[in-house]
Amino acid sequence: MSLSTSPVKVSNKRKLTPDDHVSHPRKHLRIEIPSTIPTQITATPSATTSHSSLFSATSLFTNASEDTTSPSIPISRNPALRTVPPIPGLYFTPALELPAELAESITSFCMSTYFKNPAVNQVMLFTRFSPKSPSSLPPVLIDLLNTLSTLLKSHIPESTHNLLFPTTPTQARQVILNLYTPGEGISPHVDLLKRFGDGIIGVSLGSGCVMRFAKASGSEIGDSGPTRTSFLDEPPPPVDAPSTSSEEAENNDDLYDLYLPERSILVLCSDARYKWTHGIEKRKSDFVAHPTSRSLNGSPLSTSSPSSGARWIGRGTRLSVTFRWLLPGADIVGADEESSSENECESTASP
Ligand SMILES: O=C(O)CCC(=O)C(=O)O
Ligand SMILES: [Fe+2]
Repeated sequence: MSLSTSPVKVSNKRKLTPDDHVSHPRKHLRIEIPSTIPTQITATPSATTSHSSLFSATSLFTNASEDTTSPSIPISRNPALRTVPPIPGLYFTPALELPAELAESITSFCMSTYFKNPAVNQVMLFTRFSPKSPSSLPPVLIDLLNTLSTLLKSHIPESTHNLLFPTTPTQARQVILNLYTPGEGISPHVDLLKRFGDGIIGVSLGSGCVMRFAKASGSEIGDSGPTRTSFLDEPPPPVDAPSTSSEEAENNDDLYDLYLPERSILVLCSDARYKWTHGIEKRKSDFVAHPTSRSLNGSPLSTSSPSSGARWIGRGTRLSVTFRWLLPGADIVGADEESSSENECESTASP
């Protein structure tokens, strides 16, 4: 199917509920941004579960709660990092956050435009690329891109900044919006190799969560064709079992958990994009290292153990906005690929 002939695509896949204990694909809404906006959306998905009870009149998202006690799962696991792990091409600066006002505008716009129907929890926006008439994104997402460009300028290498924000773009962008209720996650995966280029930016809105990075094996990083979805077909781990990040992760430089707070910005390039998987465990709360205390001269104060001062942080509803480059020809999507979700999210009632 060519995206140019089908501006809106909604799959028939079932919407998840936080109480599901099995893995299901996410419900997609696929939208091509025409050269003029606003876009008309005419999706009529059939599922009936609702996110709306999570939203109050004054705030779109419930606040994630910080708690130092475990929600009854005494797992001896290392807390997630608050600072970037040593993965080449992974950029994350804890102090760098989007302005609250912009975050609120994006959230309100996306919720009222794309996620009005509670059955939809994933939306893809595609710009077209033509040097003569490049199509654009909704203004609030253009604002987001401009703000990201300014904020990231002094935090990533110049070559990476040029890759993400070229003066004269030569590729179309795809924006994927994922809405997660507490308990939902996304399977470990490498973003599709044949569809997306290098240079991915991810923004977390509404709630933080832990993202897990794991070194991909050689066979997993090959690009075996258009239906390839990398890691998405793996069965989910048992709901309450300690995951591989516990003892195994100690002294393990193949796996890292990183806490992405609300309004944080993540960049994946080179190795981080191609040689490591990223995913979000289906949990309702995350075990996270204490924010590192800093001495007066700015150097981190040492702590007695990795878990010292760590805390459980409850997840609220999270909206992620991910920008990727569409590779040439990636706007032609095969029918078989349509049926295999490119990003399957999982949902359980586990914490
Ligand atoms: O929600 C996120 O931050 C990650 C989304 C993601 O990895 C994807 O859509 O490929
Ligand atoms: Fe991804």
